[in-house]
Order: sequence, then structure tokens, then C-alpha cells
Amino acid sequence: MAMSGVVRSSVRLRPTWSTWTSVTGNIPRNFNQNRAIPEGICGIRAIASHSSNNMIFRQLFDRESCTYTYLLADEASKDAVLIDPVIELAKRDAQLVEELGLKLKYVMNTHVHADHITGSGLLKKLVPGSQSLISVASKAMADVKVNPGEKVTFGCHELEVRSTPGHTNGCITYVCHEQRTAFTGDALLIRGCGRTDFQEGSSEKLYDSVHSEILSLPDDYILYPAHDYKGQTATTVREEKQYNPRLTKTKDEFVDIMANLGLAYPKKIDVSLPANLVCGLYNLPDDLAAELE
Ligand SMILES: N[C@@H](CCC(=O)N[C@@H](CSS)C(=O)NCC(=O)O)C(=O)O
Repeated sequence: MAMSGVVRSSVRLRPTWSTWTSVTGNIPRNFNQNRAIPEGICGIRAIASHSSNNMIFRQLFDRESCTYTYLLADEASKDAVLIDPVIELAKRDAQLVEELGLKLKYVMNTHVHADHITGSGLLKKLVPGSQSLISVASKAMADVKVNPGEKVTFGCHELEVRSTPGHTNGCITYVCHEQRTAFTGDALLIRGCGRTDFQEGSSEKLYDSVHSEILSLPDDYILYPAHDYKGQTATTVREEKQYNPRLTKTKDEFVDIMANLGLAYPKKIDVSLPANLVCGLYNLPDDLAAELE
């Protein structure tokens, strides 16, 4: 289904620094106009909350599942998107959207999560007019389903959809070229990556897709994952190419590492998968449903 905020064609005018500054005459402080930012001079630009190039950005955290949710909004039009919301924190997210005076357009997921129920379904109820969005390849139900190469737009901003399968078949990464950032879901984690032992996981596919679709981005792009279990918030392409203990290995070594992770299954996998196949609207456990009332 073609929606107004999803650009199906790859031919589209994209705001650039020169077009933006010629309109506003305003360069945000600490934002580098040069395309590449040398490490050690400017350092990492990653921050949990900022407003830059007319974009509002918040990194939100769920302590229980260690999930990051991202709020991105266009300062001028107030159009906003939420990436990977968590059901238990949907009210927090809806309240923030309201307090900032935003118009929530999409509640989007990078994939069908196995460890928590997405907040998409509840947010659709809490913020009327918002629509759920996920990849076609996820085989999940949603208002809007996107394919690789398509663009999700909000205000003057856009996110390019890239296919990054391996953790699940339908995993996608959202790339915001104008901010030089990417939201990698569980495909790439900081100094790690998503597990590949269920949900059509494939270590070979993950290795190939992360290298071709994420680590091929320019070195200074900031990568925001869907989880971190050690308290880190963001990384860069450059760092992961240098320090990722799994993805810097050969493909054979990577496959071997992934086959021997020895991780326990996520505690909520049995409730999360069926619920997330309908973007969080199905079979909520009774106690959770009561709690959310
Ligand atoms: N203990 C947690 C689940 C932890 C886990 O398996 N995380 C996943 C992403 S959520 S499906 C993963 O891919 N981890 C990779 C890794 O190296 O940690 C729970 O019970 O929910």
C-alpha cells in the first residue's frame, strides 16, 4: 500500500547542507558541515538527545529488556516517528510526543522482536492517527509495509530502508543520510550483533548483510542499535570495523562464534513473537493487559 510518507521511488530531492543552510542561514553549533569527521578531532557525535539540522532526536531506554527506542521529529512540521517502542513504555513515549507537541506519524519496528512486545499497537491507540510500519519481509501485519530502497519520510527528513537479514529474515536498518546516522535494530549491536539461532536466523546472511549494508556506510556514520546490555549508547562504522569482536573475523570464524554463543532463549519469546507478528495487538498476557488499562 503506497502511503504519503513512504517514498517508493529512489528518485527524490534530499535536503543537503548547502540547501538547508541557504534556506535557514543557520548552521547548528557542533555540527560539522564537512562530509567526513575525522576521529580524534571532533570525536563521536553520539548523544541521547539533541536538535540538529531541524531534527529532534531522543534515545529512550527500557531497563527490563535493555531496548533502545528512538524518537525522531522534524522541528518545523512536528512530524515524528518512533523506532522500536516497547509496550510497557508506550505511555511514556506517548506522553513525550504530546509534551513536545509532535504529530506521531509512524510507530516503526526494525524487525519482529523476540524479547519484548512492541509498543506499536498500544501507541496507535494512545496517539490516534499514527500508523504501524515494518518490513514486508517480516511477514508481520502493519498499516505500512516497506521494502529495501524505500524511504520513510517525516517533515523534511527521510530514512532509507536497508535490508539487513540474519538475526531475522525481515530485519531492516533505517539510514538517515542527512544526519549521518543509522538505526540498526538487532543486526548490529555495539561490539556485537544479533543472535542467529531462531526466527529464521542465519549467521552467513547476517555477516553478509551487515558488511554490505551497514559497515559499507562512511566511517563517521553513527550507529544506534536496538539493544545494549553493557550501558553503551551508540557506536560508529569506523569503531565497529576496528573493534567488533565478531564481525571483524572471517565469515567462517564468525559462523563458528555464532554457533557457540550459548545464550538462553529470551524469557518473553513465547508471548512476544505472536504479538509482534501483529505489531503488538494480539494476545496480550492478561496481567499485562490489565496493567496497561
Ligand atoms: N536475556 C534477554 C535476551 C538477550 C538476547 O538474546 N538478546 C538478543 C536480542 S533480543 S532477541 C541478541 O541477539 N543478543 C545477542 C547477544 O550477543 O547478546 C531476555 O531474556 O530477554
